[in-house]
Amino acid sequence: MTGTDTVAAIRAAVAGATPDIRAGLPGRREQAGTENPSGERRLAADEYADELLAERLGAVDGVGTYASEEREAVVDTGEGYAVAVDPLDGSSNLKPNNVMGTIVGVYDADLPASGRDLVAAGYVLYGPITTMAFAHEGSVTEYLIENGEPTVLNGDVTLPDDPTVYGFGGRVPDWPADVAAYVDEVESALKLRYGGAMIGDVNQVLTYGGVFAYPALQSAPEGKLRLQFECNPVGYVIECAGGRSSDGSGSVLDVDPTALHQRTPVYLGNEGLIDRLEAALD
Ligand SMILES: O=P(O)(O)OC[C@H]1O[C@](O)(COP(=O)(O)O)[C@@H](O)[C@@H]1O
Ligand SMILES: [Mg+2]
Ligand SMILES: [Mg+2]
Repeated sequence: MTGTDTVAAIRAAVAGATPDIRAGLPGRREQAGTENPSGERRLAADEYADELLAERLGAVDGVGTYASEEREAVVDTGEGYAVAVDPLDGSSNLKPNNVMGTIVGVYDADLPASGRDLVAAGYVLYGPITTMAFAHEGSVTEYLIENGEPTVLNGDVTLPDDPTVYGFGGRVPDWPADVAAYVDEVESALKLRYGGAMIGDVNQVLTYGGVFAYPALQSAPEGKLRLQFECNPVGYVIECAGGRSSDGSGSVLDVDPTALHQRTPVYLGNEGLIDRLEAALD
């Protein structure tokens, strides 16, 4: 099996798991009574999606490691790529029935790995319909998923040149002054769109152009989102779609990997908006 075949099998396994993930949600909206390695309370749905993806992705030929935001340590599944997953992104949106996602990064290196070791990455968006954006070999394809089967909606997704939306996480009074000043500046041209699931908010940026951030906070200088499971894979998708990712000073893909569950501030979007952001944070 070539690397490209393995990537295709991973993409198919994630798409194939989506009907089961969706079907498992209604009965799993309650707290699991446990915390993930980042110290956040899990829902039963977080545990369910993690178990399901561990089983499906661990069975793919050419996947050697499964890692997830919901597990302390990596799981050895054989020889091959390391797959890092956020099984349910934005699971606090389950209670109010808002959008959520699943994120997958495919690294050709032991974890924790650099974003430069990604060979592919993608995410599923559980909205009114189920879609997937998947980046491989420098381009991004958007799929519609029905009954676990992906069909291509757009074979070459790129960020529109004329951006219109922005969404920043964290409490506004907790933003550092330079982040707040940047938002003041861009909000004269952009509309606020913030739904509380990274994938929902990033997919609006991919669709309409703009900027998404979960910034450094005064109370949490590393922000909230995790490098291996969230920032690297989604940064890779945005970069392959012609946009930029940043941790505030350079591409998120260049952040030094030091721990499996490390966090980093993340800024994603159109090149011009991320250039201005980095200048504002200097
Ligand atoms: O509620 P906040 O602080 O705005 O945080 C929202 C952020 O947290 C997350 O929900 C974290 O992801 P998980 O749900 O996978 O832990 C992101 O999807 C989202 O961008
Ligand atoms: Mg997440
Ligand atoms: Mg999650």
